[in-house]
Parts: sequence; C-alpha cells; structure tokens
Amino acid sequence: MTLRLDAAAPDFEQRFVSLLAMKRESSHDVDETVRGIIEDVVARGDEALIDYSKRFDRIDLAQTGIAVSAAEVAAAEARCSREQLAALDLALDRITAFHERQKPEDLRFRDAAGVELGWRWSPLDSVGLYVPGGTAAYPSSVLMNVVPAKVAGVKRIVMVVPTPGGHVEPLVLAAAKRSGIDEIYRVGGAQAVAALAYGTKTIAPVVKIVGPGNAWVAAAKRRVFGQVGIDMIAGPSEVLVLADKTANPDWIAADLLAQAEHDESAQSILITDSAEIADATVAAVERHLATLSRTEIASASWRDYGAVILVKKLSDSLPLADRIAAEHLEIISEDAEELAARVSNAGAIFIGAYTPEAVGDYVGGSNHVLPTARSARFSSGLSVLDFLKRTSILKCDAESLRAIGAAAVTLGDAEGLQAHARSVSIRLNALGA
Ligand SMILES: NC(=O)c1ccc[n+]([C@@H]2O[C@H](COP(=O)([O-])OP(=O)(O)OC[C@H]3O[C@@H](n4cnc5c(N)ncnc54)[C@H](O)[C@@H]3O)[C@@H](O)[C@H]2O)c1
Ligand SMILES: N[C@H](CO)Cc1c[nH]c[nH+]1
Ligand SMILES: [Zn+2]
Repeated sequence: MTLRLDAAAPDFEQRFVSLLAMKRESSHDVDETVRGIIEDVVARGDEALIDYSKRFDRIDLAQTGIAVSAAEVAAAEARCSREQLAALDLALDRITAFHERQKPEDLRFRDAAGVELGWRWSPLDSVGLYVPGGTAAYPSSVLMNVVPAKVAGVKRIVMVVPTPGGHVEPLVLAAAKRSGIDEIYRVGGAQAVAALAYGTKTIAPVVKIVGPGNAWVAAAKRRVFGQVGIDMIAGPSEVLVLADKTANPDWIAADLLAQAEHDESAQSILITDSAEIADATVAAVERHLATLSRTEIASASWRDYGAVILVKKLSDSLPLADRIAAEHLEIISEDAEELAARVSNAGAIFIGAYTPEAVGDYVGGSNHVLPTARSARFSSGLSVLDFLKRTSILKCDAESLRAIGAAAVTLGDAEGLQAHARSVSIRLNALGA
C-alpha cells in the first residue's frame, strides 16, 4: 500500500523519518554480492566477465566476444528508423549546446605580493561510461554520458552496456556511433564496473567511471572509488512532485509513474496542499497502471516506495523537499518559480505544468544522470566538470618570495617540518632577506 502521510498528524515526523530511511539500494546483501564480484573480476579478469554475464544476462561472451565490433554498430544503426535517428540527433544537438556552456575558463593573475597564481583545466585521460540495460534500453543515457566527456576533450571514451539474452537495442549502438564512441563492451552490472576500474585482458582500465545504473551498479561504483574516480551515486530513479490545486491529477500520476517504471526500487512522491488532488492522483495512478507495459515494475515501486504527503500550504513542503533531496523535483503550482528558488537540495528542478520530468530525460538538454538516494544534498548532476581536472599554478620571483616567504618559514617551524622551512629560508638567505 502506498504510504499516505499528513503533516498535521502527531506521528508525522517519525513516519517521515522512516520514509527517508527506506533502504532502496544499498542493502547489505547487494553490497556483499558486489564485493565478491569485484574480487573475482580482479582475480580472473575476462573469465569472470564471461561467467557473470552468463548468470545475470544470459549471454555467452565466449561465443559473441566481449567487444562490440564496428560492423555490428553500423548494422544496428541501419536497423533504426529515420524517425528514431532524427529524435536522437535532436537530443544530441540540444544536449551538446547545453554542455558547451559549462566549459570553465583557465585563469592566471598576479596578486598584490607579486605572486603569479591561477589554475588550468585539462581533460581526464580515459573514462568508462556505464549505460544501463538490464530491464530497459537507454540510448538517451549514452548521449547524457558521452556529450560532457567529448566537450571536455577526453580522448579515450569506453562504453559498457549489458545485453540481456544477447540483445542490445539498436538505438543504443546508433547513439554511440553518432556521438563518437568507438570502444564498446557488452558487459553490465558490478562486473563491468570492476573491469573498467581494474582492467582485464580485453578491457584496459580507465581513470573514472560515470553513469547511472541499478543497485548493483551503484554499489560497485561506491566500492571502486579510490581506485578510480566516480561521478556520483546515480542509482534507481526518483521523482518528487509538489503540486497545488491547479495541477492536473492525471498528469501528476503519469509523471510519478514515469520514474516508477524504471525500477522496482525507484521512488515517486507527491506532496500537495490539496486533499482532493492527493485522492485524485492516487486514483489516477491506478488507472494509468492498468495500461502500462511495465506495470509490474511500476506497481511494485509505487506500492513499496511511493508516498503521498498532505501539507497545510504548499510552501510547507519546501523543508521536506530539502530533506528528501530528490533526484528530480517537479513543481506544479501558481507559485512554481518562487517555490523553486527556495529549494536547495534537488538534482534537477522542473518548473510548471508543462515541464514533465521526461522532457529532461530526453530532449531538454540538461543532463539526466543525477544524484539519487538523497545525495543531491552534496552532489550535482553529470557535467563537463566531471571530465576535467583543475591544476593549480604558482610562480614566485625573487621579489614575491621575499614578500611572503618568511611566513612560510614560520608555519613550517610551527608544524615541526624543518625541511619545509629550510627549502624557503635557503632561498631567502641567498636573497639576503
Ligand atoms: N539516476 C540516474 O541518473 C539514472 C538514469 C537512468 C537510469 N537510472 C536507473 O538505472 C537503472 C537501470 O537498471 P537496469 O536493471 O535496467 O540496468 P543496469 O544496467 O543498471 O543493471 C543490469 C545489471 O545488473 C546486474 N544484476 C541484476 N540482478 C543482479 C543480481 N541479482 N545480482 C548481481 N547483479 C545483478 C546484472 O549484472 C545486469 O547486467 C534503474 O534503476 C534506473 O532507475 C538512473
Ligand atoms: N529518469 C532517468 C534518470 O533517473 C533517465 C531516463 C532515461 N530514459 C528515461 N529516463
Ligand atoms: Zn526516466
């Protein structure tokens, strides 16, 4: 039964805390399984990839090969309809235009003491893009992963994607081809993450792994962090809808189910100040569910993790929204802009009745790889910055070293680090300072 909460009820705080604490993706079992998979891939490399792909994806990589060939990619693209490719190209153009604006500038300046300072951005050497594919195909996630990497200037871009039963959606490979990825492996899950992090005979390791995935993928990324960089925890999808009486319950229900259908562990929450909207949305969800192809997944998500919260006035939802820190926040209200300005924790905010979250999934232009599981409190969606490093630059001449060096010597002495102090004082002495 979907959870119904009333902010005016005496036990509300306790029930809201339980909602926040729901363990959707990092259960101990998942983490233990993932630990074993990673250790096995480190120990047995490609052999382990072959075994796990047989077990989880029902595919024999010993027969198909682990790498996807250029000929397969070209053949896949040829199977896509003109309409599909045009939609892909529109999305690619819009996502590229958005991310081009994220490129940061290098900076170099001389400060009052005469020290030259600055920073320089440079692309990562190699990245692994995780494209999910266990229960649905995600051509859009190919674009969301690769575009910021390309804009940043990363040279080696590797894509991994599971191919359950040996099937890969042609549009996924078409998206890779049209966005310029030429190194693709048909592996998924924790084993793919481990291969990218530690390398196998077939897959050379990368320095950072990005991209969304289910609980096993998210747990694996957590575990390999340190060996490689990761972008964030982008696990099972979430949406929080804030809606007042002006909203259309049928539209809200469709938006809630758009995230619920991703995964049984997805989470969709409505907060409203209208009891009528709350009841009508719950009824509309049931109606929509009856006609969706992924009814089972969406129903399980809505039943186990869905919630409807009634507040006195919609602005009362803002502190709750900040605590939930949802991946996606939709605000459907007369005051949507004003309410949006007051939210600090959300992966992306969708303002007004005509901005369904699904537009951001595909063609809005912003990135749909976004922090889940409340990690929007401290992290942001995938961007060009995830594919760049910032290196600081310092340059003193004799005069500027004379101006600031003595303080460094004092601090080196205070820390008991004599060689530090000496490496500065030896120069100051030579300058007669
Ligand atoms: N947060 C975001 O930005 C974002 C974006 C797109 C999709 N998503 C999420 O990505 C996920 C896609 O999930 P998916 O399952 O379709 O594809 P997936 O590629 O993430 O996972 C498939 C893999 O999971 C592994 N797996 C499945 N069951 C397992 C088990 N019992 N033990 C060990 N490993 C197992 C298998 O290796 C399989 O290849 C969904 O949760 C969706 O909500 C998130
Ligand atoms: N909503 C997902 C992010 O949570 C992204 C996506 C891709 N395709 C459809 N939806
Ligand atoms: Zn989606």
